[in-house]
Amino acid sequence: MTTTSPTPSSLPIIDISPFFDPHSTPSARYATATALNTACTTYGFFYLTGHGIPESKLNRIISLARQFFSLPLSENNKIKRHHAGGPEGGDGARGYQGMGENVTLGRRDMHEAVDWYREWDHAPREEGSGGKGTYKMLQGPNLWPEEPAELKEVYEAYVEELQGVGMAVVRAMGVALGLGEVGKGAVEGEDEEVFVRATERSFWVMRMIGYPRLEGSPDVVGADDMEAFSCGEHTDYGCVTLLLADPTPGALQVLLKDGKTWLNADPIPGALVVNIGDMIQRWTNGLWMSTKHRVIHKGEGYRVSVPFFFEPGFEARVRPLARCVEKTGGVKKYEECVYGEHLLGKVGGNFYGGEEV
Ligand SMILES: N=C(N)NCCCC[C@H](N)C(=O)O
Ligand SMILES: O=C(O)CCC(=O)C(=O)O
Ligand SMILES: [Fe+2]
Repeated sequence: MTTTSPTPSSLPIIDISPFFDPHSTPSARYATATALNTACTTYGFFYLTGHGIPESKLNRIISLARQFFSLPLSENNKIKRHHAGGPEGGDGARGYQGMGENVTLGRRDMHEAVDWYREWDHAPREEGSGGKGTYKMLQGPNLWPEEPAELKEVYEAYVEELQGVGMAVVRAMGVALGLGEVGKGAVEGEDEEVFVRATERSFWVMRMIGYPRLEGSPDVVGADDMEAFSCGEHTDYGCVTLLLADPTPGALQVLLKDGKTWLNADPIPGALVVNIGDMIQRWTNGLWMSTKHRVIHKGEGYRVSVPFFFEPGFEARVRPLARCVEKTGGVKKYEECVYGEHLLGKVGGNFYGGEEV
C-alpha cells in the first residue's frame, strides 16, 4: 500500500455541450468525441463541462447533503437500510448506512452514506414475520429523509437532469469509439447508439456520502479497521459515474495506467468528475478500462460528495463489441454478462458481515 502523496491533477476537461445542442456542427461533435476517446483511453477519468446544470443547483445538492449528515444519528437512522429478506421490509441496499458499514477489499470504509436506486417499488413483496413483508436485494422502494424537508424533491429533479447528462455522455462515447451509424457500415446492433439503447431504462444509483477527516476522527466502532481509507480502492460497476463533490482537495485519488501513481481529482467548480465503469470496459474489450480510484480524506472539515451512477438497465446484456475486439488485437477478453447480476454480486459484498445475499 503506497502512501506517497499524489501529484497535482491534470485530468482532461471534456465539453459535452455539442451533444446537447441540436444545432451543433459535426465538427464540434467530432472534437468532443475525439477528446473523449483520448480521455477514456488514457485515464478513464475526466472533468465534464457544458452539461447545463447551473453551479447554484450543484451547490444546493452539496449543502443539503451536508445538512442531512449534520443531523443526530437518530434522525439519520429513521431511513436506515434494512436487510433484504428481513422482517422490516428492506431490500438491503436502499437507505442510510452508518460509518464503517460499507466494506471495500475486506476493510471498513470511513464514511456514511444514503443510497437511492431506480425505483422498483412494484416488486413482489413476500409476507415476512414482522408483518411488513420483505423485498429481494435491490428491489424495494427508496427511503427519503423527512429532514431536510426539500431534499427529496431537489434530489429527484437532480436525478432527472443527470440522466440526460449520462445519455449525452454515452451517446458521445458511441461516436468516440467510431461505431458508425445504422446503414452506414455499423455492425448490426452495435452502432454508435448502442449505449443509449442499453441505458434507456438505466438502473441508476445515487449515493450521498459523508466523510469525516481520517486523522483524529471520532472513536467509532471498529475504528482500528478504518484508519486507512475513507473509501478503499475500487472500480465503479456500470457505465459512467457523474460525481459532484465539495471543494475539499486531495481526497479523491485516481490510479494512473502505470499502476502505482495516484493522481488527485480535485473538484473544479461547476464541473462534474466523470469516470467509466466495468460495463464500458467489457463493451470496449478493455480498450477503455474502468479506472481504480479511492478516497483518503485527511484535509479540513467534513467532506461530502454525491456520485450518480448512470448504468445500463438491470437486464442489459453486455458483451465486447466487434469493433472494439478488432481494435484490441482480435481476441475477446470477456464473456457476456447481465448488468444486474454483476451489480448484485458487488452490492452483496459491500456490507460489513456480508450477510446480505
Ligand atoms: N455503486 C458504486 N459504484 N459504488 C461504489 C462503492 C465502492 C466501494 C464498495 N465498497 C466496493 O467495494 O465496490
Ligand atoms: O467521494 C468520492 O469522491 C468518490 C466516491 C466513489 O468513488 C464511489 O462512491 O464510488
Ligand atoms: Fe467509485
